[in-house]
Amino acid sequence: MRLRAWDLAMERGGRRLFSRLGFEAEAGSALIVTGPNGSGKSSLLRALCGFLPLQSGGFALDGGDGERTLGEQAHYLGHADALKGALTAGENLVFWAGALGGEARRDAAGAALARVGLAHVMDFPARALSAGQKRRVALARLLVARRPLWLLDEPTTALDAAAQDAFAAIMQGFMDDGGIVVAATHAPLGLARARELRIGAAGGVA
Ligand SMILES: Nc1ncnc2c1ncn2[C@@H]1O[C@H](COP(=O)(O)OP(=O)(O)OP(=O)(O)O)[C@@H](O)[C@H]1O
Repeated sequence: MRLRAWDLAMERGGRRLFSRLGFEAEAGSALIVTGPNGSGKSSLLRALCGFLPLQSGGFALDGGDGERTLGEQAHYLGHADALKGALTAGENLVFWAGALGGEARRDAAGAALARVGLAHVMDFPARALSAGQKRRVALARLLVARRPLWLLDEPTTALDAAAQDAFAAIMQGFMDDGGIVVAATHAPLGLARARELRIGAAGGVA
């Protein structure tokens, strides 16, 4: 499987963010999108999901499911944790598993929480969690349904050093399994087989 994008151009608010941007990411690899504030990293991820339009160019997941859009084959994790505060951490994950095509079961939610080191908050209301715990529950969403592409916007925000290391291991395991990670970040993610795509600078990688 391979993610391929060509000749991408994007505008927001009447301003050109980037043009003639191209890249490829093979199964088992990561593409780290870097660039200054406002350069269009989040916009690029949202365009890949189909949430925002491109002015030109296109993208494809070669070897993916031809019946589904790229957004339907990807997990998108934005800046917001997307948790319902009145539901428990476990209930949030059961909800997301159902919405994302995974198994909407309490034991699967518990297993995902355990992988982010939060088995003990299963029955806590999400609103009672700390910022870093909320982020880790949001990251556990990646684990409740299998999708071959992870589009991650600043995934390690609010994580302490140990949680960053644990999440790096989760991403590496996903890549070892053939997954593709595209992550916008200002912080190093500690991944092997990662290439950088810098925007706000000339060109792209291919
Ligand atoms: N809803 C919107 N309407 C118009 N312009 C927008 C909108 N949202 C974002 N922008 C603009 O698009 C540009 C790119 O924003 P984007 O969030 O993609 O940048 P970024 O590289 O992810 O930045 P950061 O590193 O600060 O997260 C910015 O100039 C921003 O002001």
